[in-house]
Amino acid sequence: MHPALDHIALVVFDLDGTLIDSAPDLATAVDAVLGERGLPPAGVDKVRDWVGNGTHKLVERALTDATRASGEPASEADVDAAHARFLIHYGAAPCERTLLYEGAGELLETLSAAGIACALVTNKPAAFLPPILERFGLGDRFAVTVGGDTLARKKPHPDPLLHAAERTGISPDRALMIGDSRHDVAAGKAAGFRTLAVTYGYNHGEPVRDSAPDHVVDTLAELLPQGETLSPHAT
Ligand SMILES: O=C(O)COP(=O)(O)O
Ligand SMILES: [Mg+2]
Repeated sequence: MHPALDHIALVVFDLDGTLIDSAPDLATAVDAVLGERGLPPAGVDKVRDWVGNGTHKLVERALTDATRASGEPASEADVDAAHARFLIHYGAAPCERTLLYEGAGELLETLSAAGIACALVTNKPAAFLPPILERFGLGDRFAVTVGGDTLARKKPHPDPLLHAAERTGISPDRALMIGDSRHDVAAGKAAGFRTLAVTYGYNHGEPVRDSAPDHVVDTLAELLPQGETLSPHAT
């Protein structure tokens, strides 16, 4: 099996940019909000670089970018109001064009068959998780799910990862964080987890290798056993 999984009893997954390519639906909702304000659409390429610090930050980045030309920066109240509209638009259509990445479903299935606990720690608001996970048949795959608004602090703070470790009763030194952004790597390191970064996701336009994760893969399929099965985890 892949060395990143040696002695690992808990794998914590990031969601956006790691398990699902959600940028198209996020962009649709962002562009709807901008359109309501008479601002030009941002488009999926910009939105991809703005994901990772939660939806409030995503909307703030979109408004800042769209109003830059006018020289009038968006106020905090403006961002709050725009975010409230974003939640309505995104909530109405969270998985129209969102896709599960290659190897994601198979990896989750393989890990659970091997007795390795899986958790989900995302900065996306928790309310969006059930419909998205159901859509991809992943509703039962995670022992713990933590959204960006579940706890007081979100990634890159280690709290949500430590919460997952505590809830599953697994020590951080037997836990692996898999994510696409520097926030996942930073949170993983701060929590005392091993870290693995995927190169295909969203990382503000920077190579995620720059964050020095312990392992890097180009696809989750690389973590699947090649011609062998993962041995069931022994406690
Ligand atoms: O920023 C977000 O809304 C979600 O991002 P994450 O799933 O990559 O943590
Ligand atoms: Mg991510």
